[in-house]
Amino acid sequence: MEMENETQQSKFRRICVFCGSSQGKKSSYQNAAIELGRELVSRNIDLVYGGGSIGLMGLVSQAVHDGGRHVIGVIPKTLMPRELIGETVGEVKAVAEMHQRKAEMAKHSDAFIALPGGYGTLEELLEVITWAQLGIHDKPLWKRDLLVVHAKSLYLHPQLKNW
Ligand SMILES: C/C(=C\CNc1ncnc2c1ncn2[C@@H]1O[C@H](COP(=O)(O)O)[C@@H](O)[C@H]1O)CO
Repeated sequence: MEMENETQQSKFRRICVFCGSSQGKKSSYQNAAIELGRELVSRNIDLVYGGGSIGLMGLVSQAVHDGGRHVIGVIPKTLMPRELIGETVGEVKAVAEMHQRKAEMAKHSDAFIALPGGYGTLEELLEVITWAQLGIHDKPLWKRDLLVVHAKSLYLHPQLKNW
């Protein structure tokens, strides 16, 4: 029988979350980000993300950090003034450019989750899907079920869906 508050163990140690640099208009997006952060904590999973303190990125990273799990944020130096406002959460890896950011995020992650976001989120998501499809990485993570789309939060186009 499961004990209450017993932590669950996942096969994933670190999961990369792609999500919006905005919070979106619906509170369900914000709730999903916080819930996901807490879910990672409950499963003893660390977070890899885009390193921003704004939008859903800020909410999910804060939730994981508050829960005591490790947070790695990978962010290009040029984007810091735009996406990193206020205090940093966890470990910040500053990189030179966007491609390096995605490569670093993938390198440190065992799986990927996409929450609602805009064009940037869609781009990041498609890149990891196509990397997997092309088999350009031979790491075990690319041979496992690496893509998990958060069940409650499918990608929504920012303009069409009033994001
Ligand atoms: C600019 C380059 C490639 C194409 N654009 C992006 N690639 C990867 N990540 C991006 C891109 N544009 C924005 N982002 C980041 O996505 C995050 C979420 O953004 P959203 O628009 O709010 O969903 C955010 O951290 C953006 O920095 C050069 O190779």
